[in-house]
Amino acid sequence: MSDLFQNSAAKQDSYSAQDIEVLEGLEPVRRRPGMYIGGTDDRALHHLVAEILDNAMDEAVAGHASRIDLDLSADGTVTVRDNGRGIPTDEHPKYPGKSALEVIFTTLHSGGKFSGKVYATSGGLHGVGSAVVNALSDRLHVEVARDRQLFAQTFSRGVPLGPLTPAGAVQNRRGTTVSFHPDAEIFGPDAHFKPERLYRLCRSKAYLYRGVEIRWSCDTALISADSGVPAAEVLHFPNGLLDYLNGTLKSRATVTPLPFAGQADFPGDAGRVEWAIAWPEDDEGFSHTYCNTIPTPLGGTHEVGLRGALTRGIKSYGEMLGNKRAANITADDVMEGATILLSVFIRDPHFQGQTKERLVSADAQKLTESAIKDRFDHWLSGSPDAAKGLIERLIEKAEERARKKAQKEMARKTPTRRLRLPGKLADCSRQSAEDTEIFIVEGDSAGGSAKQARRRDTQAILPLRGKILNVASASVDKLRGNQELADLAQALGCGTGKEFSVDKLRYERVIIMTDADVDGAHIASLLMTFFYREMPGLIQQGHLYLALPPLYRLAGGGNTRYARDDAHKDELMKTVFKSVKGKVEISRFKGLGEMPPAQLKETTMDPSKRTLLRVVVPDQRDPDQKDDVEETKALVESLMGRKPELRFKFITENAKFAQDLDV
Ligand SMILES: Nc1ncnc2c1ncn2[C@@H]1O[C@H](COP(=O)(O)OP(=O)(O)OP(=O)(O)O)[C@@H](O)[C@H]1O
Repeated sequence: MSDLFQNSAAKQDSYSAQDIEVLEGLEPVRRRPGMYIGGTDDRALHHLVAEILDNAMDEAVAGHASRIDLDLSADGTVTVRDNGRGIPTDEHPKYPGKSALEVIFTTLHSGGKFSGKVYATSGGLHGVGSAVVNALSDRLHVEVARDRQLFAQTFSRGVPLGPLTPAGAVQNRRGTTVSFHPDAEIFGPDAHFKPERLYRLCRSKAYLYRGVEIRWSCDTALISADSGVPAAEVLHFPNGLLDYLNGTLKSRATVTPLPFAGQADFPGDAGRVEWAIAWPEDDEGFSHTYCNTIPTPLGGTHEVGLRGALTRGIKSYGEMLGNKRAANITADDVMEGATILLSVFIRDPHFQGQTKERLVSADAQKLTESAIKDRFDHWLSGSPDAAKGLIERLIEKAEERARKKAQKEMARKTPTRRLRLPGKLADCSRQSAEDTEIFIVEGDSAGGSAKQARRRDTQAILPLRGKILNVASASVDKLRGNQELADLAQALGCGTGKEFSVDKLRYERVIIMTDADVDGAHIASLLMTFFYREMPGLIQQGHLYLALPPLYRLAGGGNTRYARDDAHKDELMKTVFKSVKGKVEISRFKGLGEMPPAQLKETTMDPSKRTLLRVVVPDQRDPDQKDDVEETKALVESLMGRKPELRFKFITENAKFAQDLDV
């Protein structure tokens, strides 16, 4: 050990290199299962089955397997068997002496789905599923039938109990069988697979891929009489999602006599999409979307594509009919209340997060939208009566929405008129609070630019003059006595302290817009403190926002971009402006007041282009967030107490704090 290392180890005797652990093999999975399966609760437990079943499904979707058996036995062991190619059993070139199968079950990030060569549109991506299930099972047994030979290997808690061994000859059989029993050390002694959940999982997979037959079986001792789960069933749906939709809708009446359902290939070999959509009379809709048979409960780009296709389709059909009222239909009118099943198969999908709950692949939107739009146009013109019924229904919904909005506006008009407002407020013209915003800006010159850059009907500007910076070093008491802040409270109209009432808030969004520098961050943090103290409900109910003005303008090679901070500027230089030949002009804005109104509008104020950050605080009422509530209080006290140096440190360190807040 060099002197340097000895010294630093001695200085930090209570915390040194020996405290830093490096977890090997599958240990991280057992130590932090949440990172891999989202927790250790019931949902996570059932996710284990999905991981193994998805591997069999990937074989089926790739065209190599036609049948999958899933069995739940009395002792809680799940067995998944497919008739696919079988996991490779030969020696892995990078791990001499180990079979590929053993590598797959004992090494994270090993798999055949990274390159897209052996699987085109797979649900598996990360190469971790099998190893994770293995690590979290007290017993896992794999059998592979390949080349007329059976191979088997058993593991416990991720550790092989012996090597992969030949287990005899087999005729007319191939594929993979994985049996596993989850580890009670991880999931607790009472964790059990629920037959209902597993049966539902099998059903939905069978609906999603019509080329597969899934044979479900379960020990009868585990099935409760009223669950409706059969002990055995062959699940095969030749009409795919349409069977699923009909099975769910049963005898509910729908606006169009038949659902809008179909499937289409994407251009080239980009994949394909399948959908089944109906509009039930009772308006009780749902939306289930999938990518490569993986459920995406948070939707994503494929769902956005579908929204676009349906909305544009219905509107242009309305236009063709000369029905002017159809122009008022929005995507929400089309989608809410509809029963929607959408499944895409694409290459190299990108999901948000480990649990793959939202699809973020950008190309999925365009592909889905254009494939479905075409078919929807045909469907509408091919069944004019159904199309007319649907348009009428959606117009009704749109008009109902407009009526409700008008009523809400009427209700707001009266109280707002009576208010006395501070003189320097440039108010917006809309009488109701709905979709309006007030920008709190620092100083008259920024106020002037903001007034020129705003939309008069919905955006109000309140410049806070001079004094606010002096107040910065004062206590919260002084903040309260400050005229500028009194004006602010008056402009908002919702009262402070105990008088606070969110119903009286005159704007939907309160936006703090200060310069993108340390002073600006300082003022923003003071204002946030003021709101946190005096109008906590404003923050809790999500009305307080920070604007994100840029600090730099970059122009060159016909491109203009704005950067929020130095890091963002450097990133743009390395990406957007990387190949620009001549000089890239970089100008730094001294403050919002210096920015031409058109640029202020484009970068910071225009609702269609800007980014706003919503200010969030932990919820006092939620017992789980109690610690966070206390921490926030303590932080505010220490920052707003009489220790300006502490505050300055916090602000400098957190000048980028906005990025950490919820958008
Ligand atoms: N039933 C099976 N049939 C054939 N090959 C399989 C089967 N199960 C697993 N494999 C192979 O093992 C590899 C690793 O599987 P694993 O479940 O660990 O990850 P993955 O499916 O690639 O990705 P993810 O972690 O996202 O599920 C797969 O990529 C595939 O090559």
